[in-house]
Amino acid sequence: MKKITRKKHLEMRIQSIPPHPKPKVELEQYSTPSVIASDLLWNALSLGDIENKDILDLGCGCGIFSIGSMLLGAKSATGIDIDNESLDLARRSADDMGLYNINYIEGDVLDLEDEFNADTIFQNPPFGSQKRADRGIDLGFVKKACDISPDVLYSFHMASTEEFLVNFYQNLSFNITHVFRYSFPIAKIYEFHTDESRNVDVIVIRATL
Ligand SMILES: C[S@@+](CC[C@H](N)C(=O)[O-])C[C@H]1O[C@@H](n2cnc3c(N)ncnc32)[C@H](O)[C@@H]1O
Repeated sequence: MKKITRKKHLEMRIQSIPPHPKPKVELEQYSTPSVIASDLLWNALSLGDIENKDILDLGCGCGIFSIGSMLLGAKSATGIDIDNESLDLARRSADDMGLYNINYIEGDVLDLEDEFNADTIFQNPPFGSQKRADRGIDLGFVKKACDISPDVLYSFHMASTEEFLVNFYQNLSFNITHVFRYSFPIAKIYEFHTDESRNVDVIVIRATL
């Protein structure tokens, strides 16, 4: 496979990954836009977190981070999602790109046993903003990532929670090295959305253990 040497090329490749056609509101199935995913992956590549690394994509959805990582020379990639339909879509996109060695597994990230090994974890978890009961589910993903003990974690969060998160990560012995900021467009995919699309300020924390 031809090596990708420019961020724009990566963006063009991962643009072809179709988002979930019928996103489920309770699972917050917002797909990361290719412009954001390619920027984050490119930063991760330049920090040495992808090439020849074992990647874990938690809440992988349609697979943008696992597929993008393999396109950039990861050694292996595993994607985990609770939604089988998303996993089928991810498998199809990976196959279409000739990436047959990504392992897509159905499972609840919060219930994962610690048998997974990873050098680098990417996760864009639900933020728990849809249901009161799910508030803080992103923190559950961070705790699980900590149990898996990767070298590096990239995790999406609402920018408004940054101050709280700094302490939360520190208490888990994570060392925050970078905070990437994005304006994340959320299209009108659910009945209760009144605008066609709105932008939400998100941060991606890069943390090492
Ligand atoms: C915001 S979407 C992100 C999808 C994809 N990673 C991306 O960035 O485009 C959150 C994903 O987490 C999945 N998810 C929600 N709760 C989960 C859980 N408890 N365990 C595993 N996956 C979960 C959803 O099905 C959805 O695919």
